[in-house]
Amino acid sequence: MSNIPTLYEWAGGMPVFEKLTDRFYAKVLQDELLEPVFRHMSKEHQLHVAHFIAEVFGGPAFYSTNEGSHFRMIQKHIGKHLTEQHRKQWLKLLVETADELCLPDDPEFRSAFMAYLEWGTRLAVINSNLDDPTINTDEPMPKWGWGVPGGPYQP
Ligand code: HEM
Repeated sequence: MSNIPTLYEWAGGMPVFEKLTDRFYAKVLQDELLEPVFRHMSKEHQLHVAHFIAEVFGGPAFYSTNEGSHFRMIQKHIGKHLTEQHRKQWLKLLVETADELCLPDDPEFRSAFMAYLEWGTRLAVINSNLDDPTINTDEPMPKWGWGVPGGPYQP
């Protein structure tokens, strides 16, 4: 493939990420385990997470230029004392939502999508349990690519 799309483009662009987090956090608030964790989230939370993930996958820099930074995102998890059970449930509901919204399901896209989510959710749990976090305030936004497959599925 001469012009390899970004993961953001392949997923369908910003409306897809915004729909994904919109529906996902609606589920989260109905979930017995996760509702207490997110009960006090800000009104902008779901939009910020959509923008954050979109940027990681090669989309526009809405989060890092207007809404936060990687440092700020890490900060938001500190002190939340997340557990592996929280993480597993968060991931399960997000993937369920991705399926419901028919995000691309080619092996290449889903392997990159899951790789980032595994990495990001595990870091969120670690950071949420640090008593005295020393975070680099200039921590760059992660940039996720296609990994070993190198691009989307080609029949
Ligand atoms: C790839 C994984 C994750 C990403 C990209 C992510 C992203 C974010 C972002 C961008 C914010 C800040 C939102 C804002 O600026 O308003 C945030 C806050 C937060 N995240 Fe995550 N997160 C991830 C995983 C998790 C997990 C697994 C949990 C818990 C199960 C979690 C719980 C929270 C909570 C409680 C907040 C603070 C909400 C508030 O009170 O406003 N996050 N996350």
